[in-house]
Amino acid sequence: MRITPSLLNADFANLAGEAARIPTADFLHMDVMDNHFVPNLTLGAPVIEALAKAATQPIDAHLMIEDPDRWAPQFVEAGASSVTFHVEAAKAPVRLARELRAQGARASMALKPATPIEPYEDLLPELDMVLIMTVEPGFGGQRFLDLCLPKIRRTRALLDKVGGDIWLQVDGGVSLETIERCAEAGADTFVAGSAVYGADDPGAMVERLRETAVGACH
Ligand SMILES: O=C(CO)[C@H](O)[C@H](O)COP(=O)(O)O
Ligand SMILES: [Fe+2]
Repeated sequence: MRITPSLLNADFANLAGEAARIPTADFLHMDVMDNHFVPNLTLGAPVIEALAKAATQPIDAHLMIEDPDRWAPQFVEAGASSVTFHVEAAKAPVRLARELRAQGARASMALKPATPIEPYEDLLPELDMVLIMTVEPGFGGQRFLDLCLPKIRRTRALLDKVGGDIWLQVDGGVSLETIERCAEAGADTFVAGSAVYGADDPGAMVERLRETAVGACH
């Protein structure tokens, strides 16, 4: 069970300090938005590069951008260990996943809530992680969409069929209240933004989320 907090609701003026508050986070989830793929604009490769140098945790870049085929490799060069592109935006997802892996990063594919997993079954062996969005991408602090749970289950079944060690990440509205449902459905990697940075002690919240997810699988 991996906890990969989103820094979307952290203090952008002090990202290194915010990362230091969650020392046991498995990755720092950085939400890159371009104001085209989603109606919001956040940060790009230079910010990832600065944080990668300043933080101890590896970086998980979630690219909510058009034309990831062109831009995603820059995020590996900037120091991201894992790069997630949206399949709705990618022109050649297999080629892109291979390029990211060839650069030495983990390659990951994200699906918006209304995008089914089944058409992409053949792509799964090319990936290190699948990200199922449990809110419409674009903003933190939204309500978890329970309607995504069956897709998490179906993705888990497909990943088990493919074998190997492909992680299944959920992102959007994940909290102490919703993480058990995600873990029971088969997720093993959890993004939480407002739940972590809205807590008095973000580091303790990371551990509580992890314990709750682990508890759901026993
Ligand atoms: O990708 C995202 C939004 O598009 C964020 O990672 C996500 O929303 C995290 O924030 P929260 O836990 O508050 O929902
Ligand atoms: Fe995200």
